[in-house]
Amino acid sequence: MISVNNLVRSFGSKTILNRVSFEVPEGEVFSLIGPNGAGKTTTMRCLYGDLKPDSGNISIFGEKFSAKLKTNIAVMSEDRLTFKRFKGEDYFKLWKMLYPNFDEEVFSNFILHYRYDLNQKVSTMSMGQKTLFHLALTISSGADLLILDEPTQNLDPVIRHEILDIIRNFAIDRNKTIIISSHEIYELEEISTSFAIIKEGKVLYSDTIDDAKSKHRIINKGETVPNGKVVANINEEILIETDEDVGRYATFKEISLAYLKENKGFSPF
Ligand SMILES: Nc1ncnc2c1ncn2[C@@H]1O[C@H](COP(=O)(O)OP(=O)(O)OP(=O)(O)O)[C@@H](O)[C@H]1O
Repeated sequence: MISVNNLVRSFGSKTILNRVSFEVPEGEVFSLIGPNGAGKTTTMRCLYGDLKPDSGNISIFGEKFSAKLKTNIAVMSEDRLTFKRFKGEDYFKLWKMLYPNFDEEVFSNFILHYRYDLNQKVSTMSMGQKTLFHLALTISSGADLLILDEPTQNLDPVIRHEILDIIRNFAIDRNKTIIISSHEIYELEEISTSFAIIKEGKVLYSDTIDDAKSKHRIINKGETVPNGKVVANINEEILIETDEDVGRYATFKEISLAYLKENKGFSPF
């Protein structure tokens, strides 16, 4: 179980994480959803020890973060692989050294399937190739917790589809815990079991996808509003968190967008 409790982190006078809390049971694929600048990457950096929170607690598989845990956490960071002169081969050797359970067979399957040349400098790969190469390292690492910051960004639709299948099956078959940040709400519904919606450094809602769907209904404007919480108006409809049997069930996309929605519109003209 990964447990995050009341995480607070500021940069200068700006509070970026304002008491962020959520829990991720082992073997779950958990998504952090939120607008640009919401605090997703900052939360992830606190999780893998890259940033120290000002206050709050993080427990990973029942332990506080320590150097010892690092070999059990594999990270695909937003800035991808950054050593300019490193070839694919160099990253492979480095990850094999860092992760005692690195699965060479899985890694070479990736290399063969996607026709990578390990002699190529990773900095010269296209953005999509770099993303995929980083994913191959992360999935091969043998770590029990994978933290993936926008893992399908820059991938073409076919590879994206393959990768989503791989991530989902990987979590199920090998009981891995995966935390993903992404803006791709359709994709997240395909692979995640649970999620948190984060905005301006606060978790607005966190649940399993199935429970969230069963708790939210859409009614038309003008209909009697049931007991519960009105989340947002969506055009001519209203999304409500309620246990009453009214209107229709909301989709995951409608739920996510309603929590994220700003009530005012924007036009640059
Ligand atoms: N080192 C830093 N110094 C100052 N401000 C920072 C720093 N790192 C992040 N921030 C600020 O923290 C806020 C949250 O950033 P973060 O990268 O966590 O957002 P995010 O939810 O991942 O956004 P996106 O979806 O755009 O990647 C932003 O306003 C960002 O400018």
